[in-house]
Amino acid sequence: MPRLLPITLLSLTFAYLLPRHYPALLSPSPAITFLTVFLPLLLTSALYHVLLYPRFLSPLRYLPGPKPSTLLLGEFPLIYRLPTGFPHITWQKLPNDGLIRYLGLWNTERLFPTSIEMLKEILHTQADVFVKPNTLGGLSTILGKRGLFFAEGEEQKHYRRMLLPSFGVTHLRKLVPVFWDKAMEMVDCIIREAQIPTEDETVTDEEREKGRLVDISKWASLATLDIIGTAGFGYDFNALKNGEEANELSNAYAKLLKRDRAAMGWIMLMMLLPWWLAYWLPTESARTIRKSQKTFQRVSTQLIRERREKQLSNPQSKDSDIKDNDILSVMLRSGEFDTPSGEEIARDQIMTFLAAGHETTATALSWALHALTLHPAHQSLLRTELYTLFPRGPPKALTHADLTQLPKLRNFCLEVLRLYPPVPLTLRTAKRETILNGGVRVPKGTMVVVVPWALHRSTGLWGDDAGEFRPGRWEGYGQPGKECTINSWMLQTFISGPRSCIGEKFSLWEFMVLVTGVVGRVEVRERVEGVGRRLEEMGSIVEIQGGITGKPKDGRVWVKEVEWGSSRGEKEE
Ligand code: HEM
Repeated sequence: MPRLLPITLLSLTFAYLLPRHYPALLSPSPAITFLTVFLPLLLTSALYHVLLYPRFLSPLRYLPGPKPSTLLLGEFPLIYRLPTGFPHITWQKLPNDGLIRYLGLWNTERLFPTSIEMLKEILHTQADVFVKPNTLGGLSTILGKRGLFFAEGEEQKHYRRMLLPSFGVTHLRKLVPVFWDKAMEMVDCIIREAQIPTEDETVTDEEREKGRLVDISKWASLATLDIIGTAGFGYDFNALKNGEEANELSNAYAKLLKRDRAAMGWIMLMMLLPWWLAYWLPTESARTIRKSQKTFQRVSTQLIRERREKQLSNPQSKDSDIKDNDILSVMLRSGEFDTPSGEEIARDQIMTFLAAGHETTATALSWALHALTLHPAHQSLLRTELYTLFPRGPPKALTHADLTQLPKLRNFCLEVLRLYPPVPLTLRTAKRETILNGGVRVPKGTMVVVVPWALHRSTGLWGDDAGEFRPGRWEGYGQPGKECTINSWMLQTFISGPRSCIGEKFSLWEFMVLVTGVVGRVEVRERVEGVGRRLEEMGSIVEIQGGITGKPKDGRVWVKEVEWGSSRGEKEE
């Protein structure tokens, strides 16, 4: 991309100086002088960066990759047309040594690591070189600019150390019953919506047998918002109770995640302009972002102040066992956020956890339902396993020890997270020039694209059945003394290395509990057919709603309540 800022500054300087020193040479109008200098400079710079450099000069031009399909836009049209991560599934099949190079918008170079060795180098050994790029800046409006997600270097390490008590196994074990309470509340809501009005004569027998169409994605989103509120900040947003419309947080997130034409157009603009310029545009999408950001900031600040007031009004009171080490307590206890500017950082941290910790797990649950509808035999297996452990009905409180007694559930959830990673792709940029793969010179500023969606479908990494849904592959995984061919670097759902997801265990257990609640009490069947363009040839039979997370566009599935203890079919596919 041409460097707009230096070109503009240079042109402005010329526009100011030239007419003074050479009045006869150039137009006395500063605007015309500016354009006379600016346009040729812009054109030359564009020619160099868009055409000359990537094709004839870049040290990366010898790496394997797709043949450029456009002159100026690289592979961008394909990337824009297909769901996130899909083009990479094809590209990774090209013979390569762990690195694929392709061109993005305006022929900017992208490196796509395809081997475990290369992932280790980028995400671990050289994690301090490959940092989060500025292009992610737009996300900071939702995720909190000064939160853990955007922190770098020592600051990021410091925050992570500080927050460890909230994400340690001892504390997380105590959260499993909290997850369970919310899972039960969520399933109550789903069942209420799924109850067929028996008097309704318009319901056909076939439909009666199927149950009722329910948008479970919506309930999943509300449940995970309530969970992060209760488990992370000791505050129940009551999103499930009040519904999406009435809850200001879930309402703001829902509006943000909407992908209509206007929103997509605005996202295009975000790619073409600096994000802060797009942020201030007088468009509906930009206004929604600004309004939602204000809501997130206000609610987060309110959480901090309410907890502080409670502590001040009764300093002797001992918090509950869970609140004692929740995210908010751990932060406030550190004393680092006591100043007004400190409060703003604490607010950003809360925004980070609200956003990073809620839609991601809800997306995982949406995919789990998709898998359950596609593989009814697995659904029966999970139900049988659960009913065998709890023959007399759903337990009052589900514990972590119970979860360890449900290996089929764990394998199913891991397989969902493998085949349908909620974050399909993430980015890094080289902070300085470096060497990869023992000899590839990577210039400063090169963008690296880590694509779990494609990597998890790589036959080179996962074997010939990479594209198949087979929970059995996880048998023995992470269990000492048992054999399993999968190693932790193969699963990039949470990204490996020092910038991995701090909430990995939190979300895995939360996800397992939510799936348990669903399969124990309802049967889900085929999702809505014929919604938009199918992507069968790319290994998907649903249309995917893109964005930071990628999930089935239509969250509705047929739902029918089942009697606890009844089970059908037990054969694994
Ligand atoms: C299935 C659910 C989840 C998935 C798939 C997921 C995925 C990810 C991924 C891929 C990253 C790395 C992003 C990058 O480096 O570009 C990440 C980072 C992060 N996640 Fe998650 N996440 C999930 C749930 C959660 C939960 C429940 C929480 C909090 C309670 C959380 C908090 C965070 C934070 C704070 C970071 C930034 C960590 C750092 O940079 O040090 N995530 N997550």
